Amino acid sequence: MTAILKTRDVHLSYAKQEALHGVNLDFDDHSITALIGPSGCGKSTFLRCLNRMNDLIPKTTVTGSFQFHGKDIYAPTTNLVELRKQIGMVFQQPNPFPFSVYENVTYGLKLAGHTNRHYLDEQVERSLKQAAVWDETKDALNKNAMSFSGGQQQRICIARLLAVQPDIILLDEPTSALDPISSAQIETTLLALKKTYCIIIVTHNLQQASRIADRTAFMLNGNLIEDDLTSKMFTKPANQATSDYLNGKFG
Ligand SMILES: Nc1ncnc2c1ncn2[C@@H]1O[C@H](COP(=O)(O)OP(=O)(O)OP(=O)(O)O)[C@@H](O)[C@H]1O
Repeated sequence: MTAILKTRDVHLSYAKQEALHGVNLDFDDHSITALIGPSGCGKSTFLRCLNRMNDLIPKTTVTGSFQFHGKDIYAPTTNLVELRKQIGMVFQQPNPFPFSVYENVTYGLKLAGHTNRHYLDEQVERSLKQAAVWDETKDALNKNAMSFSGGQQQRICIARLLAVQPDIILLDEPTSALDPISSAQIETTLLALKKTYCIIIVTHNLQQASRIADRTAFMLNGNLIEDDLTSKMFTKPANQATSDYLNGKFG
């Protein structure tokens, strides 16, 4: 496995309150890493650091190293639009634009200057197929994306992100607003996508982490307690706090 993204000594403060206290974590290409831990432990905060979404929150300070393709994500020369294309994010609530499916999926491509209809059509089909929502949308590409079910909307959002060919996909509890069938469809989609992408998912659902993640990282109070192969962590965690969390003693 190759680490596509390496983070070292990550500290983040919201105003004067430090929420991450020196996290070191590597992420492999072609794999799924789950970030788990009790509410408020810093999972989403850490995830948002990875494509600088925390920059949008006033008075936030981030320090540490974030090496992506040999470059520091926080270098002053980083182009944030480009970064967020390469490291895209899917949120808890599906957030399609109030446009057609076709316009959603081609949005980033058009912003990048692509106008060739044949190329756009091809990318729409590829992205919707990769996101496993082509069969449900292929005859309704002009229909408003918001008129689809929550699970379909989430997969359209994944397709929108895939259209711009990212390297890394960040997902912040992408199934917590969905019913079990839609959640299972997203999990199947993610397992197929990991063949091509590096996937990092925040989840409260330990069964979900054990089903789909190659590696799992357990966080507590802004610290990374341990990260390991999911199979190892769920059977023989190295740390007592991890064991207690996995056994439902707190959370
Ligand atoms: N925008 C913000 N401004 C100030 N403090 C914040 C902000 N976002 C998060 N925090 C604080 O940072 C800490 C970590 O929060 P974060 O949302 O990252 O945790 P989490 O593990 O993702 O929690 P949850 O599982 O409930 O989403 C918490 O103490 C939280 O209150």
